[in-house]
Amino acid sequence: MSHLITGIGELVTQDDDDRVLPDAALVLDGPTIAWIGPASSAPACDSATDVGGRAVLPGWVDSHSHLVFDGDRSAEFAARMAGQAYAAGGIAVTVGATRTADDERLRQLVRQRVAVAMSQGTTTLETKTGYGLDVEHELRSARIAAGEVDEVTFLGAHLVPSAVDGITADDYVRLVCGPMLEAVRPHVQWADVFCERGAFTEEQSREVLLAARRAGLGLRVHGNQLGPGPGVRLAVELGAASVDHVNFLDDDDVDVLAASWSDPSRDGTVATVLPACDLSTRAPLAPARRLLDAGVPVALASNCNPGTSYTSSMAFCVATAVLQMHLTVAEAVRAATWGGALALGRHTGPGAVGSLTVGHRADLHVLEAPSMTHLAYRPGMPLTHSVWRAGQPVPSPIRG
Ligand SMILES: N=CN[C@@H](CCC(=O)O)C(=O)O
Ligand SMILES: [Zn+2]
Repeated sequence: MSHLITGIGELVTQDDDDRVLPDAALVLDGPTIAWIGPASSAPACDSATDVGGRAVLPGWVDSHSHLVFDGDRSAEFAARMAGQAYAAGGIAVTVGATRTADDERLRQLVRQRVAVAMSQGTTTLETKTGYGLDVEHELRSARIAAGEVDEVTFLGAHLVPSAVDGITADDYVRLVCGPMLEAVRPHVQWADVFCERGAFTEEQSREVLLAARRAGLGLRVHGNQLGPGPGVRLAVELGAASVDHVNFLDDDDVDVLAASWSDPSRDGTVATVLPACDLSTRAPLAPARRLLDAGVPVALASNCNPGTSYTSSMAFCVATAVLQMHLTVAEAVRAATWGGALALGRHTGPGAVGSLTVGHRADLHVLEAPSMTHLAYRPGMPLTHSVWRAGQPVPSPIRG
């Protein structure tokens, strides 16, 4: 069944030439984009939608979230706003609440969070385990996540649960690299490690990532969030697809990231910035402008989680990236679509996401505005008109 989309105010393709097309039309064939061109030469189709002069973008690709959790940390947030610093130890509070939830409750919580994200234009979602921290609960988180999102990341190495389980760091790293990794392996595509003071050292992080690589998983790293550190260099050394947070970078970190893209035959390491988290933890904003200027591909993600960033609004992230990180609107939208797809290795090939290209998945975000500029010009406004995922309209709006 072919479906024609007309009346497009601005078609933001994010294709190889980064085209923004006036007077364009789009044909969907089932779940796939079949044709893009001038509205005046659009082919006849089985059905049609006129979007009334609104802008059409690729759906957001949110490449970093932690949706498998229960519990509330608003008191920790309030304490932070009163001057307390964020520390990794807060993760243990969510671990306690998450372990207590039964499977059905946890699944419903994740499903509702995914629905809320989709109703705001997110059509591809990565989410992480990391609030289970023992074999039973990490496996449960991975299994539930795999039923609800596109990409699942094993983050057993989120925190040593010494306060919860009394386990030593060495014993915990052995558990993560052995039985835990083996248990979650069928449900996940990626492994991640929180390489930071208060979480995992460089050596522990390397051990976890090497074990994950041996198990055939792609690699991601939480790095340089709370201070300068080895996260970025480790991520590049081990060929991670992305290093996320990147608030505290020295010149060497930026050079190493840029150099990882110097061989055109293979992808390097994407820098994923998380502006909602930076605001919610009152951290220095990640230097997205500097990274782009140095030639490093940047992804923009929500980092939706109960501790540091309780939002799945990619529009909020885009507006913040423009207003406070000094990206242009086009750069921020690219980072939140194509950049996220690149960070997940889903930017190219049949069924690719993050750009409107023939053969890619038909994931559309129709704005309640004639151009993408409105995303930063009218921050915080409800600018999602409608969403299509794999050629199907997404029910909306859903509030959460
Ligand atoms: N930094 C590590 N993990 C999460 C926060 C987890 C939490 O505090 O619950 C993050 O990406 O910010
Ligand atoms: Zn995170």
